[in-house]
Amino acid sequence: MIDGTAGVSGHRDADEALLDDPDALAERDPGGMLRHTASAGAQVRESAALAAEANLSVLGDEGRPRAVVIAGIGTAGRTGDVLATVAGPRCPVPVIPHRSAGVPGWVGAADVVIAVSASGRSPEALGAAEAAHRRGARLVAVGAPDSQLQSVAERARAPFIPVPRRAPARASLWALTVPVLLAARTLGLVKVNEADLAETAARLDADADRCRPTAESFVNPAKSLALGLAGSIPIVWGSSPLATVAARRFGDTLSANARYPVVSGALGEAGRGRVGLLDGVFGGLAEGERDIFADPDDETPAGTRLRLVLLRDGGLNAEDDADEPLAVEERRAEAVQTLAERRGVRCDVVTAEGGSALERLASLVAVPDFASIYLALAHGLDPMAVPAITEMKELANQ
Ligand SMILES: O=P(O)(O)OC[C@H]1O[C@](O)(CO)[C@@H](O)[C@@H]1O
Repeated sequence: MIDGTAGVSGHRDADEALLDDPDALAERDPGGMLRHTASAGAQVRESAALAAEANLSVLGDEGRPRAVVIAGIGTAGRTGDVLATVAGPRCPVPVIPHRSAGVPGWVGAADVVIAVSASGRSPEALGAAEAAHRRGARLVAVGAPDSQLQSVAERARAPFIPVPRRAPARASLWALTVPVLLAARTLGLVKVNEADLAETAARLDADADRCRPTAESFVNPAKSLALGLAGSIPIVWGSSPLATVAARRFGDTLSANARYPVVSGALGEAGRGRVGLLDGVFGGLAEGERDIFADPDDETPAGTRLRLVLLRDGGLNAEDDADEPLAVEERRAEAVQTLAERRGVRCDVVTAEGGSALERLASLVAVPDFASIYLALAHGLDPMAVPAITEMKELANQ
């Protein structure tokens, strides 16, 4: 065990055996990140019920807005990306995630602002809620009950959907996302129905069961994904806009929970630039024996290697509301797998399943969420405590 700075301790090499010892896992996870992550399905159901109790219908009274801005940072900000992808490219109004304080200069009375903050006190969400009120935009707020955000919403006479605070924001993605989707449904921007929510919750439950701590590595997809990533630099690419949201989410959780550096994003974009990574010293050149130019005395290449995680979303059907034809996305996904194989870069593939955009997204988020926690635990890291975030806030006086 290495005692690092700021009270964080862990070990350089992943302890494979630890992942198959449920008591040791529980001991190393005192805050219960595994348990909180397993509540994803329950979060969907609870948030749907809480949103039904909020007076969202007033939102729809003034008809379709000119644009919708989803304001928040971190996981709260990710909910805006989820809404944008579930609404899809045929959404009649722009859906704009906004991650800095305040709102874009053009926001006015014709627009809707959805301010999201798990704590109910992020300056980004509070600033946006206040600015929306000042400018006469319709406002909806989502976050911790009895928080500053709730007060701003009450002052603005805006609907507020309380999300009970039981876990860090990053373990509350689904609790925060569902109210945002349901607010957008009231505005006529998404078609998420009760069956979609129920099926998404059921899928999250089923994935939590497959990824449970007592399921051993050889049958547990999250443990095997974590062990595959151990010691590597993960590259996470999504084959479609929806899969890219999941890829970015995996970047968030791998960084915050497992403290791994990650490259994540859209495969389409990566294919025109970042895919070059596969040829570098952490990629193809790390395969010393395969590369005649490699310096045999240089130990670096044999150490850290890239590991590609490809999140594939085959879409519901070829006529799907996609930005690009499904066939193009599929060909690109096949191409990057071939490229990785040619260079000896190992690749894991997670393929979306489910009958709605929301369920497909859930199927790409659930296993990676658990994998990020198992990877932290395999290194002896507490996946919940991230002192660097607090220190950063103190240093920046936020
Ligand atoms: O949504 P919140 O709780 O206001 O926080 C925003 C972000 O800030 C953090 O709490 C870190 O301070 C993240 O975990 C979170 O996603």
